[in-house]
Amino acid sequence: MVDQQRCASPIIAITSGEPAGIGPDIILTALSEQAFPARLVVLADPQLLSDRANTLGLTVNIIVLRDAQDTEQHQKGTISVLPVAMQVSAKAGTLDVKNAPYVLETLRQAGEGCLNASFDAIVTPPVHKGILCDTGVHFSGHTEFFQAQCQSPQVVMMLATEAMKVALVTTHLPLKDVADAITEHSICRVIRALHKDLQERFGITQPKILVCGLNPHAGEDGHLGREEIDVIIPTLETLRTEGLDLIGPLPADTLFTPKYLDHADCALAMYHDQGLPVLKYSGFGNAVNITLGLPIIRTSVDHGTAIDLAGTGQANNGSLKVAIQHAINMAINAKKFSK
Ligand SMILES: NC(=O)C1=CN([C@@H]2O[C@H](COP(=O)(O)OP(=O)(O)OC[C@H]3O[C@@H](n4cnc5c(N)ncnc54)[C@H](O)[C@@H]3O)[C@@H](O)[C@H]2O)C=CC1
Ligand SMILES: NCC(=O)COP(=O)(O)O
Repeated sequence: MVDQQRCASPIIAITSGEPAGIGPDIILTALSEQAFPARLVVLADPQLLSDRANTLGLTVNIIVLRDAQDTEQHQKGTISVLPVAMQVSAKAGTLDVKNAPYVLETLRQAGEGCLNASFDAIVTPPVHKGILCDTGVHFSGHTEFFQAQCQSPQVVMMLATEAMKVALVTTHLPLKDVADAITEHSICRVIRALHKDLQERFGITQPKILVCGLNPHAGEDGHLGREEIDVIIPTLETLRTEGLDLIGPLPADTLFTPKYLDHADCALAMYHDQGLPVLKYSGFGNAVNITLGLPIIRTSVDHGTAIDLAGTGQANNGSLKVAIQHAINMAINAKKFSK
C-alpha cells in the first residue's frame, strides 16, 4: 500500500531561482509551512538553502538526494535537494553574474528530468533575466528557455487566479516589435495551443476565449490603427470556422470587466503589459504562471526576484504554494489522461 501511494505520487522539481533573490526564501518557508501531496525535489545548492534558512532563522531538515526517485512524500519542514553546485556563495540581495551558469544549469536539469520522465512537473521560482543576459546568453524568460529545450513550435504564457485566466499572444518582446508580431500565423498558433490546453489540461470542454484588440478601442474602426481590421478580425473568423468559441477583438479596457470576464474561460491579451497588470492587480501573490504548449508541465510564481526582500523574511510565498499545487494537480491529471 505504501509503495502504491509512493508510485502514485508525482515528483515535482522545484528550481532555486536566482540565488540572491527571494527564490530560496519562499521555497524554505512554503515547504516548512505546508505539506504538499507529492514528492518534491529542489534543484539547488544545499549550502544556499542552509545558509538562507539560517538567515531567516528557520529550522529545516535538508536531505541531499542522489536520485530523484529516492524522494519521499513531502512533509512540512523537510526539503529534499538534488544538488547543483553554485559557482560562488550567494549573498541575499546582491546579484552576482558568476552564479548565472548555476541558475541555467538548474533549469536545464529540470527540463531534462521532465523530458526523460524522472520528474512529472517543474515549478520555477523567479530568475533575474538581466543578470543571465549579462553573461552574453540570450535569456528572455523560462517560457522561451523551455520552449527551446523541448523544441516546441508554440508556447503560450498564461497566468491564472481563482477569478481569471490571462494568456498572451506575445511574451517578452520590446513594445516597438509587438505590432509586427501580431500576424495571422502567430494568432492562429497561440489560440489553437491555448484552446487545446484549456481542454486537455484544465478539462474545459468548449473554452470561451475573450480576445483583446491591439490598439486603443480595438482600433476605433481603423481610425486608431488597422491591425484589428487587417489581421485580428479575419484571423478570428477563420478560427471560428474550426469551432473555436472566440469573442472579440474587444477593446482591452472594456474586456477586463466583470460583464465579459464572468462569462468566459480566459482572456487573451496581445502583449505582456496589456494583460498581466490586470491579473496582478486582481490577484498578486495568489496567481500561477503556466506555460502551455510544452510536452512537459511547468508552473511558476507571479512575481520576480524581489532582490530588496531576499533574506528579510518579508517575501510572500503564496504564489509559490499555488504554483506547486497547480503543478501537482496538472501532473495527476496528465497521468489520468495518459491511461
Ligand atoms: N518567473 C520569473 O522568473 C520572473 C522573473 N522576473 C524577473 O525579476 C526581476 C525583478 O523584476 P521586478 O520587475 O522588479 O519585479 P519583482 O516582482 O521582483 O518586484 C516588484 C515589487 O514587488 C515586490 N515583490 C515581488 N515579489 C514579492 C513577494 N513574493 N512578496 C512580497 N513582495 C514581493 C518587490 O519587493 C518589489 O517591490 C527581473 O529581472 C525580472 O525579469 C519577473 C517576473 C517573473
Ligand atoms: N511577468 C511574467 C514573466 O515575465 C514570467 O516569465 P517566465 O520566466 O515565466 O517566462
